[in-house]
Amino acid sequence: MTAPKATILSADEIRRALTRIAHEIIERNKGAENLALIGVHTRGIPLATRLAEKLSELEGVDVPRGMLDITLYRDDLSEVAHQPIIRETNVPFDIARRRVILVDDVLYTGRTVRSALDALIDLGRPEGIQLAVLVDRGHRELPIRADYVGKNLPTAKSEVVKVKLEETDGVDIVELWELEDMQ
Ligand SMILES: O=P(O)(O)OC[C@H]1O[C@H](OP(=O)(O)OP(=O)(O)O)[C@H](O)[C@@H]1O
Ligand SMILES: O=c1cc[nH]c(=O)[nH]1
Repeated sequence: MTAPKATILSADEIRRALTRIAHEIIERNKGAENLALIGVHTRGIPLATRLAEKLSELEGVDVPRGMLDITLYRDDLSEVAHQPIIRETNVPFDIARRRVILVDDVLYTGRTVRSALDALIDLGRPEGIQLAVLVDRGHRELPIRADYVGKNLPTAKSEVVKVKLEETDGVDIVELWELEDMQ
């Protein structure tokens, strides 16, 4: 494995991007009441936790959090592993009548988000669903867009955006890699 081509976000820039997103969430929803944050495995979960902490600091509201594994909802499930690894889905509150903010690290083709929407709607009928991502790298294959974006990053398909977070990787950084350099 060689080195990344570029650092896209430093730890400070990740922190500032999440602070800005928290302000945008409050502005758009006129506060943080009645919201829920649901992180998509893997790194959407710590990002949802960090946003919940910021909303609590800013608004004094405890926003409920959940986690979603979308594996069984993938549109290519039959082509992935023979026995796919299913991770935990845990949404310990009723999503009905809440505005759910789905949180993920990278938005690319949009297929993960499409699966997440299916998974969420199986849990109930939220008042609305919004999407927050740390990086939108383009190349959508479905009509999906994010409501809150930390960084819009035009990329080539031969590149990979690698988000690393303290909670999962021991460090906060977003890097741009050439796919062939990662193999
Ligand atoms: O818009 P898409 O084309 O669906 O790509 C985005 C998804 O890809 C990555 O997840 P990955 O499947 O690598 O799983 P991981 O987060 O558990 O590593 C990323 O975390 C997003 O969830
Ligand atoms: O570049 C990409 C594409 C999908 N998911 C990622 O985490 N990075």
